[in-house]
Amino acid sequence: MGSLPVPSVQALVEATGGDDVPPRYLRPDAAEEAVTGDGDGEAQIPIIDHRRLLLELDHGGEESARLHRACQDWGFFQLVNHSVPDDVVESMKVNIQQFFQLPAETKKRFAQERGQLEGYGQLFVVSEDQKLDWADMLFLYAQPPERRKTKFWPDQPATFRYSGAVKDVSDSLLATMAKNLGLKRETIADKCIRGMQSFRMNYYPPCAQAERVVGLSPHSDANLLTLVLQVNHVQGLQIKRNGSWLPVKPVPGAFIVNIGDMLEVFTNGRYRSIEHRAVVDPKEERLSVAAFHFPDMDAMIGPLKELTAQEDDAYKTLDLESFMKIFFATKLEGKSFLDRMKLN
Ligand SMILES: O=C(O)CCC(=O)C(=O)O
Ligand SMILES: [Fe+2]
Repeated sequence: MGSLPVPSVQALVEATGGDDVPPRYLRPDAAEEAVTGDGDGEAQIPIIDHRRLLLELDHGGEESARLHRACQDWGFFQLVNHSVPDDVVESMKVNIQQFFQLPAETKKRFAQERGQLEGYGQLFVVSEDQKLDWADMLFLYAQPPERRKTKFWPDQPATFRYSGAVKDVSDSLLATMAKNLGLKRETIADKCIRGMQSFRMNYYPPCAQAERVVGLSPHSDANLLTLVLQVNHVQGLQIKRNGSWLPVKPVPGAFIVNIGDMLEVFTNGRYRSIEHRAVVDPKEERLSVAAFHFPDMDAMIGPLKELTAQEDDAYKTLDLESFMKIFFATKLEGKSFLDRMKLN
């Protein structure tokens, strides 16, 4: 595993003012793809109320039904009134902003080591001639706690509180989703008791030629469920919907939640992961924190047998480690990774 080392885009922008874009970052094809409006006035991803979901957890209800439709029809939604305390979210935001403000030399102390995913750098760079994303990132394992390599953590206590509180949200969403699929509440959550959680902290510097670069290549997430925190006011996330890119307009204080490939596999395709990407702003930096939730390290990733009593498995069954190895060894390219997990 691991990624080829690449220069820091933040350092590049600081050194050159960001007017010159090296050819490896130019993505003429991306500029030609259709975008649906600017997020204003267009159909937006559904908004789900976490407090209502928690009240309905035992018996189901209107909000749970709305969640089910959001998972089937969109694969993306915003979660408002969630249970992570404001001060925990705010300290996480401050933490990560401070990290990227550190001098380049200091950040290098957190750099990824050869063959490893964790640390400051980039992911999914597998060849020297591959196009590069206009971003830097910090990748960390946060759960289970013994997986944390604290030398990569810029400031620990705030992030640790955030980690646990966000995992609780993910577990509760998975519990409602299981019920919505006609399963026992614990069916999915039981596979996530020592579930893995990783963080990808994204830093997208501004780019004078923003239209010609991509902040994060089109991809679907490999995990079960992702909760993304928008750290500042700059918009940039877009999802693929009806063949074009729909900009997501974040609701202040909400998490943007999306279905990952492993949940598509577990549900034998009832819920699908959705392709998304991040674009960059011409003038302002943008930051986001994605929290990825996985099953336990020893879980098998395949269609849940409770759901396939009367239908064929549409995906292969693989252990988590093999699944991840394949995922991280390929460049990000839409849903091409999951296509290779399909049977027939
Ligand atoms: O920056 C964003 O809003 C999206 C981040 C994302 O998709 C990811 O880290 O997988
Ligand atoms: Fe993503």
